[in-house]
Amino acid sequence: MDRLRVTGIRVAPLLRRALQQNETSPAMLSVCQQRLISSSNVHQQSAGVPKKLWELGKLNHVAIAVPDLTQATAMYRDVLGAKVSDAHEQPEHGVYTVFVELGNSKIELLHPLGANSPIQGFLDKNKSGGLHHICLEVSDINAAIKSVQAAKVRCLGKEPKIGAHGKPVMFLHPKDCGGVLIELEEEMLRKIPRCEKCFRENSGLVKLRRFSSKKLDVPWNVMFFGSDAFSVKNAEALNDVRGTSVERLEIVSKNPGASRIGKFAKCSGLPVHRWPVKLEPNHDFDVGVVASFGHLLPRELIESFPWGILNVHASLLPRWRGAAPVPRAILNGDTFTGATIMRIHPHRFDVGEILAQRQCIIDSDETTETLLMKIADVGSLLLLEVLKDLPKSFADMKAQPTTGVRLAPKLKPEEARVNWNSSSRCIDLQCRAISSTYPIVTQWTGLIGDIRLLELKFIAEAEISAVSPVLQKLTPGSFRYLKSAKAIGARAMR
Ligand SMILES: C[C@@H](C(=O)O)C(=O)SCCNC(=O)CCNC(=O)[C@H](O)C(C)(C)COP(=O)(O)OP(=O)(O)OC[C@H]1O[C@@H](n2cnc3c(N)ncnc32)[C@H](O)[C@@H]1OP(=O)(O)O
Repeated sequence: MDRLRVTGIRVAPLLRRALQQNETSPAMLSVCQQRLISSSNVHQQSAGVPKKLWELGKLNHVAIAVPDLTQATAMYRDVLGAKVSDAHEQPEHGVYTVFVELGNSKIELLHPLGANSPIQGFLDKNKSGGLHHICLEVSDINAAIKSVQAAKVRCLGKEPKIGAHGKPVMFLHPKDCGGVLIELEEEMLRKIPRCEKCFRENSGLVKLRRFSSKKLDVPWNVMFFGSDAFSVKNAEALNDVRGTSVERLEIVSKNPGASRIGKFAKCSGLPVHRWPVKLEPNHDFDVGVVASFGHLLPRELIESFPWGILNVHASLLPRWRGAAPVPRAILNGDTFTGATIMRIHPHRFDVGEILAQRQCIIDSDETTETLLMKIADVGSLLLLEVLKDLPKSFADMKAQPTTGVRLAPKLKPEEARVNWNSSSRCIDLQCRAISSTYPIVTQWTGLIGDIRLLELKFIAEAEISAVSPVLQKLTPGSFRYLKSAKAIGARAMR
């Protein structure tokens, strides 16, 4: 190998001498390193492999499968004197983990959890346990996956999972890696200082910027994507912490002139961008925030923000993924829901990792409008908590559970039609959930078109005769015009 490694970067022979002789100042070194990333791209491309827009970092851990976790933990702690963690369940991976701290690296002790644990299969073949995998850090898991796949190395899984450190991981097939199972883990923190000059020269390489300029502390420059009153509550919260957690706040709106968020931006003197937004590749926003935006964001846009884009979603994900989480929760008769701060993924709605989540109660007279505002209050506070320590929030984030997924598709006008054969409870839920989106309607025999119901009053069985004797005579499931009350009287089934 005619290459020398300096802080994780491969250095071309021409520079090697200069670096060895310490001829470069620290500032120059950073320039050199950045240039080398692009020169290695050229090298990769000429070999028919896609541009390498990621870096290999250090060995994160060596994993050892053990048949007896207590005994193995005691050996490292009591015999070798190492600092060891508690045992943690990782149900997504079918393992228990214990980490043995080694200063610059770690040993991960693995023990089977559940019936289908890959560690059980390994222990069946290796009764006393043994080296299971090594974990290497990469700067961008998705870019690394593309590169290894292009080199015909099989990835064990369609998408990265969240690993033991709360970061995205991907395993590579041992048969394609010299008999060693390799785990790649996305390490968020890039160790190379940013070089403005080189970045400008390489402005097409958006991903370089993504890691080289990741700020680690407040205040953040935030780009906010929104539309309605729910969005405004969240934008207001961000605007209120300008000077502490947020430095610059700019708004993206589909219709800045007419939308609630556009008007809020104007009143608050915030810059507004019309959707679809075109950002300079070297923009200096740290993070994007989406609340009730309704447009799929392209991958390039998401990845141009060093911390990606966060979403304030109006439900406890994975329950009620989709465009209408609030009316769906009411319509379903749920007694509680909540707010989730989630990381946006390209191409798919509401599947990203959860950074924070908080519950709120659905009252018995709750409507979509009141509940939306309740969740907006909870969600905007949660958003500020996440922004207070973004690196920690990312380190703690969790993949969404695979169970408990419910979809919340957009409401359809036909869902606003009352079925008098259903129970009064269902009709009540229907009105509270849907009437702010579509008028509640019913069909009168002989009339062309629908009758729009302006207000619904529910009368208990015991009170029917006092309100209207006509109503009492109605058979369940039928309805009649009550001349004196200028209202339609209907009798539900239950
Ligand atoms: C918490 C998390 C984290 O750190 O973040 C974790 O650690 S999760 C750690 C647990 N999760 C994982 O391991 C996920 C990735 N692993 C897998 O998908 C699987 O275990 C495979 C590696 C594909 C093995 O699959 P499976 O057990 O069904 O097949 P198999 O036993 O027939 O093995 C196929 C061939 O691979 C070899 N083989 C199996 N496991 C191996 C290992 N760990 N190292 C080296 N070689 C291995 C077998 O000897 C066999 O070779 P021959 O054909 O020559 O006999």
